[in-house]
Amino acid sequence: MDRSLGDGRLTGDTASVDGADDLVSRSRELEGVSFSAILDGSAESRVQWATPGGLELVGRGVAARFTAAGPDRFDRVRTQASRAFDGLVHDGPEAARPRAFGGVSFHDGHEPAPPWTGFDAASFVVPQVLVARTDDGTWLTAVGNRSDNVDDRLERWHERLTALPAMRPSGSTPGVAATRRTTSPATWTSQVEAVLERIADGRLTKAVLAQALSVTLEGPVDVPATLERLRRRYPNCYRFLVSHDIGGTFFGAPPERLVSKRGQRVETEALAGSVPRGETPAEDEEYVDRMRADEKFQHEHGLVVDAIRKQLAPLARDLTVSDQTIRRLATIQHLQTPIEATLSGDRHVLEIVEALHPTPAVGGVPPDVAWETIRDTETFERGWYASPVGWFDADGDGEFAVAIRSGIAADGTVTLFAGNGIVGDSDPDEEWDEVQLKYRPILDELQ
Ligand SMILES: C=C(O[C@@H]1C=C(C(=O)O)C=C[C@H]1O)C(=O)O
Repeated sequence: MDRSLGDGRLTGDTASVDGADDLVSRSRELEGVSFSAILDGSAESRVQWATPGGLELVGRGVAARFTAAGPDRFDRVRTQASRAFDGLVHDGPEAARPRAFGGVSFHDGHEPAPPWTGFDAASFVVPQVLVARTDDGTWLTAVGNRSDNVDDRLERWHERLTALPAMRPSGSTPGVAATRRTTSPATWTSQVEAVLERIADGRLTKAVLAQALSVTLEGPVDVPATLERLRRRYPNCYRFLVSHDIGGTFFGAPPERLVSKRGQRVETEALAGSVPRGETPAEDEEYVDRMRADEKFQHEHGLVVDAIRKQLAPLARDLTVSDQTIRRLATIQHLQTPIEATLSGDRHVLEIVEALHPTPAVGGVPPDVAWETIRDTETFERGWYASPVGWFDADGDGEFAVAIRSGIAADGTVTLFAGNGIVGDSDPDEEWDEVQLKYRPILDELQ
């Protein structure tokens, strides 16, 4: 048995799970309990995932872990996962089944360094304890190896959770002592101009440039409570939290779905083009009308639709691009185009994630020149910002968001990230203003 560490860590590519080590899981129903006990305290691995549709999952501990780096990171995670999930026996409803939660870094060459300590180029965990709030009720699931006492774990956590009050307090904000930008307005202007030069040369069509804002807090930040407040203000966004046993807590409220896959059905979207909210409904509409009629916005958005179509087509039997709509959030409005496909065969959601990431909503066109431009221009490490974050299950189904409107909390600081698409006729000042809007969801909740 070369499955080594007591915490369920699989030993890289040599991992194997023999009969005695197959994963088992058991569920039991819970009456409305607070998620907080699962997420509070300790240095254990913790995850949270919530969709605009109402599915909420929180987990802690590590029943299995899959990590990889380099260009074949998706394949390697898939291989490790299929070994671990192969013999899985789940005693409980489908809604409460074990899942692997995690994500990948923006680029496969990523090396974890502060603030990204603990965040590998690809890293997923199957939590030992999972609470799922679904249309079919709220379920507690305990997961472990056959040699673990999963029943015992289930009963312990059931007692612990049912003894607590049902409501999670949304808490007070930590307060902001100071902020520091990675990119001054003057630097931003020259960065955008450098991108525009490459576009004028004909080497590049679009690149998404981003910046970071390091926020020093006055007090400790309660990330789950911050996400709870974000739920109220941004009910139609995803919410996620990923925290490993070392390093910080990566979290966010992204509006953008990278992919959801169930069987052969896949849903994704193009989300690109941003304007502010107005003071009144009429002003909201004015912004939207301007964005809809504007060639620059349509070009920028169209590039994302075309790229997704092109990236998905080889995997799909049919593909439907719906009409363009508006995604209206509390502080910003985007152009959105829903895209659906039926896959041509059995595929793992990670294959779709790999095919799509990065879309030109966060990368650019052509992708390799865009990445080279981003790397040459940006003055911070993207880490897991703008990357796929989500979950997959034993069948290879799952859902991933694009980790934007996100930040990483570590050592009394939250580092926030925000970017915007640059195309031929982009104006550095307008792009600056749009980027600042994208810090707001989390920044507002820290102040
Ligand atoms: C890159 C970000 O957002 C992306 C870029 C957008 C744009 O260029 O208009 C809009 C939505 C997102 O796809 C971000 O929020 O950091």
